[in-house]
Amino acid sequence: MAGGTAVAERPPKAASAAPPTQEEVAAAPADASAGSKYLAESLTILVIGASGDLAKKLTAPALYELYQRDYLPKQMTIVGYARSKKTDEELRDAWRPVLVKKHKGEEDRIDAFLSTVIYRRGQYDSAEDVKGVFDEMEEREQADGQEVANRLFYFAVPPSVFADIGSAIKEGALSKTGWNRLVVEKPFGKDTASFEELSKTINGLFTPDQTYFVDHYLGKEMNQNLLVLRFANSMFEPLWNRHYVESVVITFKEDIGTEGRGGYFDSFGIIRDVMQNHLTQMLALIAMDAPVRAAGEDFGDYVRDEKVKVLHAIKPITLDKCVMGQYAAPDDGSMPGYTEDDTVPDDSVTPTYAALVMYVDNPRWAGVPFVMKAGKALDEKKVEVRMKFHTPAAAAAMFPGIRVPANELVLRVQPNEAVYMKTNVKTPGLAGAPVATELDLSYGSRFDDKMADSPSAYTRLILDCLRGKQAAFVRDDELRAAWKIFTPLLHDIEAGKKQPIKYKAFSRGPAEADEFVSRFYKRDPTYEWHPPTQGDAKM
Ligand SMILES: NC(=O)C1=CN([C@@H]2O[C@H](COP(=O)(O)OP(=O)(O)OC[C@H]3O[C@@H](n4cnc5c(N)ncnc54)[C@H](OP(=O)(O)O)[C@@H]3O)[C@@H](O)[C@H]2O)C=CC1
Ligand SMILES: O=C1O[C@H](COP(=O)(O)O)[C@@H](O)[C@H](O)[C@H]1O
Repeated sequence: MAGGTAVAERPPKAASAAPPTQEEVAAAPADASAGSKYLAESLTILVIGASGDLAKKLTAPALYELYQRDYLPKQMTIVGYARSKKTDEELRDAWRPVLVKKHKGEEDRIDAFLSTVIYRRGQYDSAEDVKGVFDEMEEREQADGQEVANRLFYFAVPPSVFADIGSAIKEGALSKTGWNRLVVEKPFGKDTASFEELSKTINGLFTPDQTYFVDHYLGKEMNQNLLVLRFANSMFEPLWNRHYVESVVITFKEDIGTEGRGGYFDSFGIIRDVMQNHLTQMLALIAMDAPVRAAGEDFGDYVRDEKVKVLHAIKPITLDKCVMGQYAAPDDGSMPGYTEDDTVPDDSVTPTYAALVMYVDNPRWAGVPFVMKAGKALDEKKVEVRMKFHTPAAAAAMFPGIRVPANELVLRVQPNEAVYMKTNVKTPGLAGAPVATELDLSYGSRFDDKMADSPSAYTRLILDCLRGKQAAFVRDDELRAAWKIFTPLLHDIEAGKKQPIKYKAFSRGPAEADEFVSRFYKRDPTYEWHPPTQGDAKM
């Protein structure tokens, strides 16, 4: 997966932090430039749905970050495509502020990037419109004198138009001299049946090696780090199983509500929005066995083969393994409750919070609860994985009458990426009791130079797509297996068999959820984190 990419594929950093120039990459021997051949070829990127929010807020910034780092070929055109009437300049004006806000002081470079962007209007179901754009692109490509023209089609549109635009592309836009790749955004269906329909449509038009299903959580630094952490260290893997691990908790917390997306969110709910996809992908990376290879040309399928085995080992979640919540306005009235949003029906029972537990029934994990918690409008913004270890068998005999805290390995995905291991040491001084402290790797302080300008998840993923690396994209069979786990639960919820419990916005969520989680994971109430200070360093 792309974690492997970071190790094996990124340009060497020894002499300078800058990536090689396009000329250097093109001139490098074939093995050194593996995956970067596209830099010496011509590229057209068609952003379908260019007038929308996703294109503006996520796709355009990611493309800019690739441009800024010299990861896009010189002979390149980005074509924004949508139904609305717009000039090239109007699209550039719509995209510019987002780029300028994030990259202050780079106005000239942003303008140079935007000069590669044009806008073409067309219908999504019109092969003729799409062909018109690519006739024009072909002329550009030929004028460039390039023999190989690659094409990336970025679907920043709702799935209802995938079939139309997919057929139109197939009929009128495919390159005959280079590769054609499709980046497809979620939602990938709403349950098993609707996913099968989508899958049939896409597979009927494009081959699996042309299709890149994005789950942007797979592009996040800490998730990409998971394979390296697990398999490039000798100390974790022997402990990574039911004999040492008591529970795993995967937490997603947002401190904002649905913020104008109530219409979309209400027909999905938190389980579909983040659990069935982002958190399940994280679970698969945590629970999977070692892939045959985690870097190199063909590692993508080895990683995905292992992930899908984990998903197949999880039984569908039942209602009794789940607590749901829906946020109400906070006491200070600083935001409306979920159902007070104009775009949400007053009687909506869509969950904005859920806590659930599942088990991976295989020899490595049998009996270990994997808890997922996710919610909007909670007390903080945080995504983390917490692996709690069993208390050592000898602790009770060796430290009679003294509570020995359990070890925990925490991977904080965001904000402020960190990996820390709660570890017991003797209380310094004359006392002897074990005290929980942490072996702490905070990315912000250890990698300050790299983290300050860290590329977005989308930037990493689009680069993988350009390089033909699919490991950090979700495969069809993974999506199918993930839907199998969640579909019965979602259908039961929709049939009204369980209702969400109201919780106050900016709280921890329903108290019942904490009670439910505490059956599988008990936190250490005595642990206190002391951020490192000068004084600590002197001790
Ligand atoms: N490198 C770094 O930056 C480090 C930072 N720290 C910080 O120290 C603090 C404590 O760390 P840590 O012990 O790992 O995490 P917490 O004590 O915050 O959380 C431990 C677990 O207990 C749950 N929990 C927290 N409060 C309650 C509650 N009132 N009732 C029930 N469950 C609760 C949490 O769930 P939930 O997430 O839902 O609240 C989480 O699963 C955190 O803020 C952490 O970020 C610690 C070590 C290193
Ligand atoms: O896919 C989604 O993810 C975002 C959270 O992404 P992040 O990168 O900001 O952590 C979530 O807010 C949104 O509801 C969901 O659709």
